[in-house]
Amino acid sequence: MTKPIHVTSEIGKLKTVLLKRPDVEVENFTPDMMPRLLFDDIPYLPTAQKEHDYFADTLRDNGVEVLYLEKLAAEALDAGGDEVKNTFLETMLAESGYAAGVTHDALKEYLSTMTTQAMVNKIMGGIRKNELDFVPRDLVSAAEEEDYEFFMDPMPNLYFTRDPAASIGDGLSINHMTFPARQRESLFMENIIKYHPRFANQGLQVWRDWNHTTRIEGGDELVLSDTVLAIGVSQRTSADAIEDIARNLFSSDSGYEKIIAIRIPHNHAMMHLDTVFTMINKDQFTVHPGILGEGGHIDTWTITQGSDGELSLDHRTDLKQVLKDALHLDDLDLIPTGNGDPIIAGREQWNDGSNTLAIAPGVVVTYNRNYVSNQLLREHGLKVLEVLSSELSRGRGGPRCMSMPLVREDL
Ligand SMILES: NC(=O)NCCC[C@H](N)C(=O)O
Repeated sequence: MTKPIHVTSEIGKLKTVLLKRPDVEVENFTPDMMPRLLFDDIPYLPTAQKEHDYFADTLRDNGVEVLYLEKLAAEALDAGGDEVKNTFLETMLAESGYAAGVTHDALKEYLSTMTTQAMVNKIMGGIRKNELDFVPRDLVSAAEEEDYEFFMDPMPNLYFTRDPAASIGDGLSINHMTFPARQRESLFMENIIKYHPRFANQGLQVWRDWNHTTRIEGGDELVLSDTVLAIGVSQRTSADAIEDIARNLFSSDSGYEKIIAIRIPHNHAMMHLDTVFTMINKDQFTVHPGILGEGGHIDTWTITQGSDGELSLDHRTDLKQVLKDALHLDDLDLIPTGNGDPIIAGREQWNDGSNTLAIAPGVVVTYNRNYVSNQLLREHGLKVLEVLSSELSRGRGGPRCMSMPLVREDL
């Protein structure tokens, strides 16, 4: 029987996906908070929701079951019972800077009076100071900026469900993310996997859990086949986290034998591998030309299990050949974002032109605004399903970022 998580490729027919419908969290902040919250603008919520519903409908119309993070999280906590809900709340408060003290107590009391769904939504949306009839006089609060509006920051990046966890084979990694703005997001997934009736006690493997100091994010984790992964060495994923997950995968029955670590520029526009490189068919990939050096070269390390019990690393720079070797392909089509024009490529990559979501081999969901790249994909034989993108793209993520595949058909 198929497990509730089963993903052995980037392109197998998508059966079940996890999304988060954007809600108040994407507008509950001011421009000066944007850099810290990793947003470049403040989306107009009604339009962002319409666009997201269009995305979800596009997936449903193509036979995909759509699950929502916010709903699963509340159901998981209810299924877990009072103790689980209490532990979740304590962890969430501690991770928000309130392990104990009067503010902790006031926030806990405030959240505890709510239904589980309302509590989850409130934590996601952020808690402003003026919501509570309480003025903290403790030392912790005295150390804070006095006119800062929030007790708990909103989590506007939640609609990028790709990043806090990543499905790999019959399991997942629950990711310790890089920036504080996103670190609490993984707690929802951790509780869903442990306590939601759909996932609990189903023999799912956690290849790497949240409890780490080294960093990894799902946008960097690409499942190229049932034996090969690609992982970005990026602004968000560190080499030691890649080596850690490699050891866990290679020493278990995961089926994974090879990880291609690909070093990409460490900047906000290209924060994850999937912002510059995605797999869209058995032998086709999108790639942002800006990451390739002279002659199409880039640093890659193919990681395998060495005979001495240590990892073996093979450094090469010909990405195309590395992929052909790992996937046993005679040829391979690397399709350049923006058709190679440096201005168009830069503009469309910024709006996630390389960030395609494959829902079957050769069938991809993309943002409509990247019309040059979309046309090129069609010319290369792909079926392109365009979705709306005026507001969603302000968070710097596209269709792959906005989706966490839970089940795909094997190829
Ligand atoms: N996989 C992805 O590339 N996700 C996009 C995440 C965008 C979000 N604003 C972030 O900076 O983390």
